[in-house]
Amino acid sequence: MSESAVQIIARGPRENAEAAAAAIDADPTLEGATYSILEEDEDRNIWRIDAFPTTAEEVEGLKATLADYPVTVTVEKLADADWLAMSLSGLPPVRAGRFFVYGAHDEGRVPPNAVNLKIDAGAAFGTGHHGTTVGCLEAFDDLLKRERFERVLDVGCGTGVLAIAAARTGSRIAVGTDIDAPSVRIANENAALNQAHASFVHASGLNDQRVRRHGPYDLVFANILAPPLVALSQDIKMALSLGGVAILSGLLRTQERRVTAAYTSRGFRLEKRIHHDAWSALVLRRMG
Ligand SMILES: C[S@@+](CC[C@H](N)C(=O)[O-])C[C@H]1O[C@@H](n2cnc3c(N)ncnc32)[C@H](O)[C@@H]1O
Repeated sequence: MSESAVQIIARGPRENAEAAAAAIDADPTLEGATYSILEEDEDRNIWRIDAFPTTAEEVEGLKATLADYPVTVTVEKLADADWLAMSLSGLPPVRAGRFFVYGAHDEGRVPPNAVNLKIDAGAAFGTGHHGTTVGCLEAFDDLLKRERFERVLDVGCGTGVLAIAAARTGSRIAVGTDIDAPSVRIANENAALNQAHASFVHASGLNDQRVRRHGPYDLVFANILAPPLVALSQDIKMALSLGGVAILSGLLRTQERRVTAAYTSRGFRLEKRIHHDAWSALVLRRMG
């Protein structure tokens, strides 16, 4: 994730928020900008837009568009610095269900009865040590006891660990995407390192042609922050086949209700929650 990633929040009465959202939709220069709109406080009629620009032009474009409407706009930096700090090499290997995630320094210690994933993190997130990654791998391991997933998409791939885990357990298509170009390069290197048939593309959101052409997917991983998980709920739904599964993480336990509501209101059923420390991973199935 880029160090300068920001979230733009606009609050106001429903009619103002909806008019501002319509203006974002109508602006061709903001076509790729991801945002969500939801009711924050029913009693006070406060609606809220959360926008997640991925370029400086989108930041300026969103600010300029929102300034034309009677809404209160704030810009917050997305907390990603801690995540990158987790990507240190030299960490011990991690076991999550059938998966064993290890670095180059543990080459000689891989167990014979696991799906071994050798992950070099470099500047990308995803050594397998973070509670969110472990939660996703455990959720996937559990699903694999009963189901097969032919087509898998990994939104916010980081090192590529999740899509590589899918490719190594029989998924025919394993595609990953990240807004961070160095992560995509590292993920492709890790795919080669693991002889995994997984490919990764640098893209913002799920509307990229290279992502869409392999869909609909049977399983979508998205280990990103809670606000983009909410903002991407419709795109993730459309990327999934009926009956397909979303494994979502990157959210705190305290954010579970908000993320779950965004998906259940779109026809998903919550099947499982996995907790590690303060972090949560959700398994949601598209029912409608
Ligand atoms: C917590 S890391 C997850 C990495 C890996 N999937 C894992 O589970 O270990 C989140 C990744 O999502 C990327 N990201 C954040 N928001 C995104 C978005 N809207 N679209 C695509 N990637 C995003 C970040 O650049 C970062 O690499």
